[in-house]
Amino acid sequence: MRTPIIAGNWKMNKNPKETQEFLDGIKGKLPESGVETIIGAPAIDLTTLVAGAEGTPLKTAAENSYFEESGAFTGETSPKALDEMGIDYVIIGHSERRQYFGETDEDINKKAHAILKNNMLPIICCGETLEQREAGKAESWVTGQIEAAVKGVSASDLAKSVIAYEPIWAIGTGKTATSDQAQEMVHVIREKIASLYDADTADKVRILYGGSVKPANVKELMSKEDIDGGLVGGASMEPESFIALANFNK
Ligand SMILES: O=C(CO)COP(=O)(O)O
Repeated sequence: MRTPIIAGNWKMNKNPKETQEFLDGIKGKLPESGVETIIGAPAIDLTTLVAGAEGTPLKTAAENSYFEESGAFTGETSPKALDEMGIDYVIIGHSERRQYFGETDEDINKKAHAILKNNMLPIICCGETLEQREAGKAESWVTGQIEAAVKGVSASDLAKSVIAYEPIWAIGTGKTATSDQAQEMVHVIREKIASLYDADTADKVRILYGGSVKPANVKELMSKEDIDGGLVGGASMEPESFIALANFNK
């Protein structure tokens, strides 16, 4: 039985003060069990986020990490330091990082290894463009991204990790993939994991859908067999909306 996840990705939004306001707003309102809730915040907000999440069910995520632990890498964030400060997850391979910061499949794979080595879990993002979907290439593209990202990752580590399928055409556009489209691709990803690893690993790994998830459509998406949760941008920013998402099954 896979525990569902509602994960927010704030992207480059909110400062520490706004982070604290959000934490005050959700206080005591997240489910204690049955759903795992995560907020991914900018690096500058993580100290506030970790302090505020302590003693609550909320888990924390960084939106990026470098694959080296220390050294002359100006401006980068160390996975070792993220672990030491108490971060639980790191989002890697988001389409915005691939598109604007030139992150490659190889970088993402190195980051997955570095995150796991440092006692955190990766949330590995994948997804196709509208052009790729229309050309009938979405499945081969997405499964290729996954195969590259998990190269050399052990079955036991992958079983604990999280994958997020985020079709690029549905991110921030208000255009959600239909629940059937999302289920179809998430199922293809699970089958790919079964072929790369085994049925047990594929059954354990949690696969989220992301792209215009909101309180109004979360229930329908979550009703699908293979969809284990949502990676949510815009609708994770306000306490009321995040609380509603986290309580989708009530
Ligand atoms: O990119 C996303 C989450 O990582 C999705 O963003 P939106 O929920 O704003 O479409």
